[in-house]
Amino acid sequence: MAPPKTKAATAAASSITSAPTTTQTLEPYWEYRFEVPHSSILTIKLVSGTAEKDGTELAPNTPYAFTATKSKINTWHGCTLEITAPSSGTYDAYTSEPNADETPMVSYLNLHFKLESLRAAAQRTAQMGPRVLVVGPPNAGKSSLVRTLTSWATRMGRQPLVVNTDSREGMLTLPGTLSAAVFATLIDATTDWGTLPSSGASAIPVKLPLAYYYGLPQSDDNPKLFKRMLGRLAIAATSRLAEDIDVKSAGMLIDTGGVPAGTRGAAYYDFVAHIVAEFSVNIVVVLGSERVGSEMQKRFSGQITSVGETVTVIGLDKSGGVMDRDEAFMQSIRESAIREYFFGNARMTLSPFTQQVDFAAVSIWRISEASSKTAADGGGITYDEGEVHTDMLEKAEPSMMLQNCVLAVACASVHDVPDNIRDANIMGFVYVADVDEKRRRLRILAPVSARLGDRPLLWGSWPEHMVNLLI
Ligand SMILES: Nc1ncnc2c1ncn2[C@@H]1O[C@H](COP(=O)(O)OP(=O)(O)OP(=O)(O)O)[C@@H](O)[C@H]1O
Repeated sequence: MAPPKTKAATAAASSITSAPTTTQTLEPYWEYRFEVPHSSILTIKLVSGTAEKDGTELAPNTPYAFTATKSKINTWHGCTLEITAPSSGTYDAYTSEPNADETPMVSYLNLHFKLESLRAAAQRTAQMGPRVLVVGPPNAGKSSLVRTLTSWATRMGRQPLVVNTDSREGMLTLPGTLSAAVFATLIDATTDWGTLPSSGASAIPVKLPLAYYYGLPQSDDNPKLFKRMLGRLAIAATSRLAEDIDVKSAGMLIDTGGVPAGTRGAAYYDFVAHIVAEFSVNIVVVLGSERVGSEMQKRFSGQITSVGETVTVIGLDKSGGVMDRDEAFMQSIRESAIREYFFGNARMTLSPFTQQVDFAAVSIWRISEASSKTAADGGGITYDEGEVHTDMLEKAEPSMMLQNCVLAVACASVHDVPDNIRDANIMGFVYVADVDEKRRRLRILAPVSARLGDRPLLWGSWPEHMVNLLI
């Protein structure tokens, strides 16, 4: 692939305050890249031609409102967009103007067609379709690629199972979780993955994820628990494939967190190997890094999966448009996800159900970081799995520490043994709005008007405390 033209790389960026409606014409393969902060809403309308956002086609003459996002609209055949700037607040936008040889989108489309032919063959023989794992450095466009491949697959009438193994970001649920969902209908273009199931009715069918709560941001914060949760998710995903022939032939698309810098990389490769084995991955896509690509080749190329196929490793270029999202931006995204979970969004306001619960009536289980992570030879990190140093779950007494925390509600009973509570998927989340230590009571917010009953609550540190949810 030829390097991108300077024109594309240096396309002008604009920071506009309260600008009026403008039109933007895109030639084939061009992208309109934009960045909208939390406080602004940018509206984009397709007035002619065809355009996509992460594989989802934009409907003509329909306003799409974007907030708290960094993304792009691309076109294969050219289009005209009508852009309405925020009435208050700012946004940044520019056009990237590559030709067909210069955009990685063409290689992503080729990958899609390769997957399609594998799915068609799997359908004919009632076998499993491709299980694709996407890896690469942070901010390489991994989630965007998984989303795009998902949208393209659903547009062909496929029903892929999409798996998120990056607990820093939630897929159709809050961060802190590992989740899987079948995508059979289009993804709401104004969101990353679609409306959260708690947000009620939506014009686009809501996807229901199966989620496990890990409760920590990094996979190596508690490696034993992380692997355990991956294993649970893999069992659930594999049985979902087994019970539905359409999902089985469409296969899986698996997103991962980025390869961490420095010595934590070794542990990351260990987790990738675990995912490859547990989900019987047969295609590893490496995005935007020759170094990671060569590591993956070394480890997986030619390896035989549990169902007898050979693992293929494919390297793809990263898009020059992928944007860094700093910690402040990511935190604002997490906050809006929590807010949406309990209070809905601009299209649907929700009023969460509040309940007062005695300390004695709740069963809270704390997820902690592993206490020992030891540096190993060669600068890597190993975890001595033989030792009992990672209590995966510990019973916790309610205290002020719970104030403003989000807790996951386990799909288990307080009478279950701790192992079953740890292994359970989650039903949803509650928020601890208040802790009254004197009267030994908690004020708890839930998205639905249901009592907690005998459900155990899982208490992690991710997503982090959110102090201003009720303000
Ligand atoms: N071509 C593009 N133009 C503009 N923005 C883009 C483009 N591709 C991706 N982005 C945006 O860049 C950001 C980072 O992309 P993405 O989330 O796909 O990366 P990632 O590799 O999954 O990141 P992480 O390592 O944090 O999981 C996202 O906000 C995404 O929408």
